[in-house]
Amino acid sequence: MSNADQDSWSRVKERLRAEVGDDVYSSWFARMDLEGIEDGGVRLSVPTRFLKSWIQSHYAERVLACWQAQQPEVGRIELIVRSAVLKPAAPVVKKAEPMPAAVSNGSGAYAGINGNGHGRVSTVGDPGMHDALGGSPLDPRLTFESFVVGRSNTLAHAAAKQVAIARRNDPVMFNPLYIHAGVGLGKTHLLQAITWAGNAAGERKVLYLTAEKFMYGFVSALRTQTALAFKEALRGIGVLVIDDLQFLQGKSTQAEFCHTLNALIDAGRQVIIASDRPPSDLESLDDRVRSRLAGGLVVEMGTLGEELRLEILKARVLAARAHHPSFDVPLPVLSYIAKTVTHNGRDLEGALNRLLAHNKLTGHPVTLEMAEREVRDLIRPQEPKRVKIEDIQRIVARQYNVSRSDLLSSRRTANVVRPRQVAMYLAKTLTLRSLPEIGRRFGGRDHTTVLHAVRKIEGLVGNDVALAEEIEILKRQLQE
Ligand SMILES: Nc1ncnc2c1ncn2[C@@H]1O[C@H](COP(=O)(O)OP(=O)(O)OP(=O)(O)O)[C@@H](O)[C@H]1O
Repeated sequence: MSNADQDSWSRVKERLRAEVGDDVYSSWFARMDLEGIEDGGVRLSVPTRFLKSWIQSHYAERVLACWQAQQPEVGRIELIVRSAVLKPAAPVVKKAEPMPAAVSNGSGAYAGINGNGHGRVSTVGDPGMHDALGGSPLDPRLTFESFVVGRSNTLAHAAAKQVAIARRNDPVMFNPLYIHAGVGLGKTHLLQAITWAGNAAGERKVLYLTAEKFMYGFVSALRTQTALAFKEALRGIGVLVIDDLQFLQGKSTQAEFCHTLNALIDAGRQVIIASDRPPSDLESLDDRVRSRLAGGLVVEMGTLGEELRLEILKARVLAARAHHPSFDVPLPVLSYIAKTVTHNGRDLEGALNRLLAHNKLTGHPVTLEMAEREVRDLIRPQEPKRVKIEDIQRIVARQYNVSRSDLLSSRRTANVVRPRQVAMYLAKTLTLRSLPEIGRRFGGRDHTTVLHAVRKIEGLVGNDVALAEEIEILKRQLQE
């Protein structure tokens, strides 16, 4: 793929993000990749069938229009589910297999292009329950053994370990455990590791479901009139693990999710959830669910630092060697990838897969030059930092020497009103949040109050040089 195509793709993504807003973008498009452009057609890939059908039915026209704004000659978009090259597709296991006591070969077996090396993806739990619920397939590579711990994920890893090894009658320490992180930073890995380890211990039944599976399970159970059995079976498990909660859609599914969550937590069962955003940002969920989710332990996993990226790469090479003994990647090459492929774990995996493929197919050794060529398109320009409303409130409060709760309060003294207006103005200009959403995040204010604040500050900065400078400094601090 040419650099020009990659450039267009970056611009299409920017345009799409601006049009649909940050939240919708990260829910549906963050994992969409460009596969190629040919004969006036653009081929895009997404990781799941669910994403594909959702984008196709809701956003196909819009994606095409964004492309045409960049390249008018583009006449059609083809959406595919990403091939199993990077992550072998899970064969559907009709009958639940018993869990192996030790699920990995100790190296977090990573076989790269030739499949997962085990040829098996197991489901968990007893067949009766799985007939009703259909636990999502687990990848045998995603275990605690293959999870590399670094500064950004220490807390999440420790909490996950703690939950995984807890015994049936141990007091539940954090419930729900809610892990959030950007795309490809290891949420699924950690959740599946908990599931493998929890089930291997045999103390409690651990069920791993993607939100998509939860929705489809529920909807199809409703269709076949077995909703009651579905709910009962779900409530009968020891630990419920739900991945990608941001995809939970639909009023009745959400209501059911809320009941299930309450029933499990009240019965002392463990619930573990992962999402790409904190509970407060799950705007489609109602307040009760959000506050229940925020009531346990909420842990954020940050971006993977260079050191951690290097360790992940080293672990991956070692694991790949279990299946491809001659595969050797010199340290300078690994360091180069760790330095330049910064985006997420999935890109690191992709980079190594390419080196492995190249090495296996051509027989040429892996060199720095080859790596530079192979991973070129995985080196993405730094995305501007996503500013959070909480950060705006914290930094503005510090600057004006008031507390964050002052900003959210109904106090109307001058020393609080101005900072609050500045903070609302920054929220409007630095984030893609709507006026009502900003109002909600500032102590439940009406959107007209936010609009008034934004206009007020806009009016003032034109004449008040000191204020304009102050705001510039705040912006810089927030975007650093
Ligand atoms: N700390 C880590 N140690 C080892 N591998 C990691 C780590 N973090 C991420 N990875 C790897 O990066 C890839 C992406 O991780 P994963 O699928 O868990 O991301 P995610 O956060 O669930 O992403 P998404 O938001 O797209 O669901 C996986 O191959 C995973 O094994």
